[in-house]
Amino acid sequence: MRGSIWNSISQYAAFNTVHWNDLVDVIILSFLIYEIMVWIKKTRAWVLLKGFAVLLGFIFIAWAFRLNTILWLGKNIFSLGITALVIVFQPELRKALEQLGRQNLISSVFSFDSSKDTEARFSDRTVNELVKAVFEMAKVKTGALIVIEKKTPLGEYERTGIPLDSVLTSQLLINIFEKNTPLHDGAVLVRGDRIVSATCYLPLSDNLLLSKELGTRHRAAVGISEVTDSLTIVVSEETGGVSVASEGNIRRNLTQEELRAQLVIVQDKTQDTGRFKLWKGRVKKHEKNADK
Ligand SMILES: Nc1ncnc2c1ncn2[C@@H]1O[C@H](COP(=O)(O)OP(=O)(O)OP(=O)(O)O)[C@@H](O)[C@H]1O
Repeated sequence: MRGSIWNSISQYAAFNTVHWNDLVDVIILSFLIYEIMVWIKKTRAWVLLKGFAVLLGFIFIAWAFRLNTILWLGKNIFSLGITALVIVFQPELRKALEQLGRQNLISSVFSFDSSKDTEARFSDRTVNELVKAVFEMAKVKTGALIVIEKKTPLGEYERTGIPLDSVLTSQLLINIFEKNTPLHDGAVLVRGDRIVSATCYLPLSDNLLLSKELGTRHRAAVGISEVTDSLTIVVSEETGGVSVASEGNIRRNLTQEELRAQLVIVQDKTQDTGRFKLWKGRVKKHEKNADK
């Protein structure tokens, strides 16, 4: 008897031994659940979750009072629920997957862009021109929306506008956003030292946590920063305030120095990674050999 109890205890203890991989499991799961909760809170999934809770409550009451027809209906709705969720949340799921794909780890491992690895993204001159134009527009409350491309290609948004492909100068930017001119509406896209297109249409953010004061220009800036790694500068037509959107967040009322500091980070003069320099170097060498 004593032996069998001891056996069951030791079996139970063996089953319950915590290994390091269990800890990793719990940490990863906690992180994922936290991220999903933040995601739910930020998107319209929050409203849906509340609706779902009401429906669950209703089904619980039906179960308690044995209301069989309602229970049968509830069971069938839930079996269709997963498919319905995927359809309803297709845009949010797409955004979430795109964000995952933009994580530094993945993009650095799968980066095939060997052309920009040792140069800054754009010149100091472009930084100066951008800061100058933005604050001149802010002074006279000219609304502006300028998206700066980083690693994620913005071709999809570029195509919604009018192609320019011009060297970026403060005069050109000020001219583009001048009210009542053909190019002033929408966003300007910047790649390197050039303005690639104007009047571009950007996706609007549906983040419920954004300030109600922010209109569509600011929502568009946050929207593009949710689906790409770009940095977007906004000049408010209403207040003349300068904001910067990146990674789904917006920083408002920046000073000239703060904007310059942000641009210098994007400029990334130190672009390069020791490990991939080697790998990319090999590709270049290979290309050279092929050219011979
Ligand atoms: N999806 C979009 N993509 C690109 N530009 C957009 C988009 N939506 C709005 N805009 C630009 O924003 C302008 C409207 O700005 P609106 O006044 O609604 O925004 P706001 O955030 O309140 O900015 P402001 O403080 O300048 O008034 C439009 O004329 C257009 O140029």
